[in-house]
Amino acid sequence: MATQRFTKHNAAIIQTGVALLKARNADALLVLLDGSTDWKRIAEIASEVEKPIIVAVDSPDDLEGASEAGLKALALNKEKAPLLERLQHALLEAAADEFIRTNGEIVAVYSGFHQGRLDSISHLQLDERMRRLTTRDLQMLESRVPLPTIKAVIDLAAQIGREGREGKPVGTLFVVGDTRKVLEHSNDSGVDPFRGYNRKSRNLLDAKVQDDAKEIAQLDGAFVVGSDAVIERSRQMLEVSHEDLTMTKGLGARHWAAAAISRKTKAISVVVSQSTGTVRLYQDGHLVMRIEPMDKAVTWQEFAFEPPSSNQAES
Ligand SMILES: Nc1ncnc2c1ncn2[C@@H]1O[C@H](COP(=O)(O)OP(=O)(O)OP(=O)(O)O)[C@@H](O)[C@H]1O
Repeated sequence: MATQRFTKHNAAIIQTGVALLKARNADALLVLLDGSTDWKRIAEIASEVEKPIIVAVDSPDDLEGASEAGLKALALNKEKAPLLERLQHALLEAAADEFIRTNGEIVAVYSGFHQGRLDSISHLQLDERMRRLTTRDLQMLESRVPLPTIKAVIDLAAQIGREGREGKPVGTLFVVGDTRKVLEHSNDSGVDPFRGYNRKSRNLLDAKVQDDAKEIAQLDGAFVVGSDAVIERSRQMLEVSHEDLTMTKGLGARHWAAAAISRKTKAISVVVSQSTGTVRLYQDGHLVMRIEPMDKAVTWQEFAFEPPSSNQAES
């Protein structure tokens, strides 16, 4: 369990965050921490404002007592991720949990320079960062698959695209939602390592299961994932006709299969290219999102700051 000492200094920074929250009449204060702290003291400092005070740490264990103190608690599961990624993820999680509006104004307090020492305050206009990501893209996808599931899969796919496995690039495919129909078009390509495991041990919201999936991603075939983020099957070869589909030149069988299954069913395909690490999302046979394999923090931001052109063609 990680802790972050509630020093006078940290208290003063949070106080300043609260003052900025008031001065700007912002919607919420986000305190990004490196571990558990004195939640009651944070609640006391913020007691003069009736706005959500969101506390985000990496592990759910470190949040014990936070909700009881009247704070909105978020577990990020992003221990080794760079600051910007954690911050961006916290904002997305806060929006997904409806602690904040996707076009709200947030004051964020965090350790920008030294771990364990709150030293930075940002005032963020969320519509600039998140409107496209949540309202247009993610909400469009959410009509098919719940936001936490699709975010977990996108995050995992982006990680696989960025890191590969043991220095080698890895490509893979997740077909999310409409499982029953998807399975009508798929066949085992080998022994499914997830077969026989209980649902909890196949749930992609769990960090350990994400690790297992990274390992299995190196093998042939696709993951078939339910709306609840549970892997129903892995190592599936999809058999769907891709007549009439249009795709960018240079994309191979995996991408065609991804687009085709998304047209044939209500599933969303999330595909990682082995050759480039790029993550592409297909819905109804069309490319709806593309994430380049640069630093993930930058990726989410670019993604939000630079919407793809309206015809969604690849460039
Ligand atoms: N129909 C399919 N269903 C599931 N997986 C598939 C299917 N077709 C190909 N794959 C997987 O994709 C892998 C790579 O195929 P290919 O190189 O043609 O894909 P690609 O779209 O060019 O992707 P990448 O950019 O990753 O190379 C195959 O080894 C296989 O594991």
